[in-house]
Amino acid sequence: MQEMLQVVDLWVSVEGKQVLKGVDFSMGYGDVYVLFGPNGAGKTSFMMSLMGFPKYKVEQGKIYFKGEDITNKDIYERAKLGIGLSFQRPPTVEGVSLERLIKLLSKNNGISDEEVERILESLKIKDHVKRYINDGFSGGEMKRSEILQLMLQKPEFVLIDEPESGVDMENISLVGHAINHLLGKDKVRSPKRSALIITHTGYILDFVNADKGYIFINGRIICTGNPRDMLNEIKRNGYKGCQICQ
Ligand SMILES: Nc1ncnc2c1ncn2[C@@H]1O[C@H](COP(=O)(O)OP(=O)(O)OP(=O)(O)O)[C@@H](O)[C@H]1O
Repeated sequence: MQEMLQVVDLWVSVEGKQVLKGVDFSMGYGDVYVLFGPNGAGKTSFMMSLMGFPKYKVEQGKIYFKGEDITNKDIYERAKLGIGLSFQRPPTVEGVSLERLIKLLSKNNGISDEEVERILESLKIKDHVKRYINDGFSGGEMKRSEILQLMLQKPEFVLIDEPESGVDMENISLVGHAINHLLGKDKVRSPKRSALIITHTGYILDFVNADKGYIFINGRIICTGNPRDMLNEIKRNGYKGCQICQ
C-alpha cells in the first residue's frame, strides 16, 4: 500500500539558518511515530515544514502526502488535505474567543453540540471557552486547548509538538488519553489517524502506543528503532551514543 507521508531528501532553512539537512522519512496510514533529539536539533522545524509554514523555506527535496506532491502547497491546502498541528508554544489569538473557534470548527467538520460538550468535559476546558484563544492560559490549559482544536478538526495526520511540556502529571494523563482517543487507538474499529509526536520526557508513551521512534541530531535523522528502548537509552546516556553513531 502507498505510504501516507513520504519525505525525500528534505533541506530547509529558516531565517537563513539551515535547519534540515537531507531528511528522508515515511509513514504509513495509522502509524504513530515519536521524534526524540536534543534542543535545537530541528524537530520542530521538521513539523513546521510538513505543515507548510512559509518561514520554513524548502531548498531541496520533496514532501508527498497521500501520493500528492505538497512541497509547494500552503498551510490551508495542507490542512484541507488532512494535516493538523499542535504547537509546542501556541500563540495567543487576541479578539477571537475559544468558543467562536469551537463553533467554526464544529460546524465545518459536522460535529454535534452534544459531541462538543463531551469533548469539553473530557478535556476539562469548559470554563475557558469565553476567553480569547490561549490568552493567559496556563501551560496545561494551552495544551488542552490545542488538543481540543485537533479533536474538532479531526485531521488524518496529526503533528503534536511536545504534548507534555508545561503540563502537570494529572493533566499529562488527561492529554495522553485525549490524544489516544483522537488517534482512534482506544477503539477496536475506527479510522486510525497517523501521528508524529515530539517528546523529551517520553511520558506520552505511557498513554499512546507508538510504533517507532526517530532520533534527530543537527538537522538529520540519524537513528530509528523501538521508541521505549530508545527512550531508556537516552535516559541512561543522553544523546552521547547517538553522536558517536552519527
Ligand atoms: N525563526 C528562526 N530564526 C533563526 N533560527 C531559528 C528559527 N527557528 C528555529 N531556529 C533555529 O533552528 C534550530 C532548530 O530549531 P528547532 O526548534 O527546530 O529545534 P528542536 O529540535 O525542536 O528543539 P527543542 O527540543 O529545543 O524544541 C535551532 O538552532 C533554532 O535556534
